[in-house]
Amino acid sequence: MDQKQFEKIRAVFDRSGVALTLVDMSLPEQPVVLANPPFLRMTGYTEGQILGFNCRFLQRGDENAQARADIRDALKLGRELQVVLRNYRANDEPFDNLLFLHPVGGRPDAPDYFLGSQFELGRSGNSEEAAAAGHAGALTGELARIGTVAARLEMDSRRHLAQAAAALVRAWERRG
Ligand SMILES: Cc1cc2nc3c(=O)[nH]c(=O)nc-3n(C[C@H](O)[C@H](O)[C@H](O)COP(=O)(O)O)c2cc1C
Ligand SMILES: [Ca+2]
Ligand SMILES: [Mg+2]
Repeated sequence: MDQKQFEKIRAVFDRSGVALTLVDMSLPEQPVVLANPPFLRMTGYTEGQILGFNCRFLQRGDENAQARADIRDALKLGRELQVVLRNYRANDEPFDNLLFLHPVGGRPDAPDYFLGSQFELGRSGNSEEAAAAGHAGALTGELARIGTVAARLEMDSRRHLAQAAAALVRAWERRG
């Protein structure tokens, strides 16, 4: 990916109302190279504390074994994924994170980057599904601005992501 495209992504990140992270897939540690203000507010970290680290710094212990296996598969195959993880803020407060992952740049099976968007579950009362679908819609707009979703597919993608997010919210609400 050239510098111009990277700067375009940075501009989208800086203006977005949803939490966004960009991870460099060319490095073995898969470190965060961009994190925007909503992500920093959600997690309580400063940019300087997290740039260069793998996003698993948000996890503790072995709570997310299945989700992590699913993520590793998606990253290996260059595929998008929506998944729920137990995460912890810098002050150790736990929260449930509905994470959206999307390949960005490079070849379809070997993307240069992955974009992550984090939606905090449990803050929207009985409209959690609608809030997650709204997040998915805003995220689709950002992906279209970056060029990851083709303009002609934006509506389809928005519907697809909103449905996936709503299904995960329903499963999360039924959790034991
Ligand atoms: C772009 C991107 C964003 C991610 N965001 C989060 C996150 O917000 N919370 C989290 O627990 N893991 C997140 N991850 C997943 C971890 O970085 C890691 O891939 C996952 O834990 C599986 O690998 P591991 O089993 O080696 O830890 C993200 C991954 C990528 C590529
Ligand atoms: Ca930044
Ligand atoms: Mg871990």
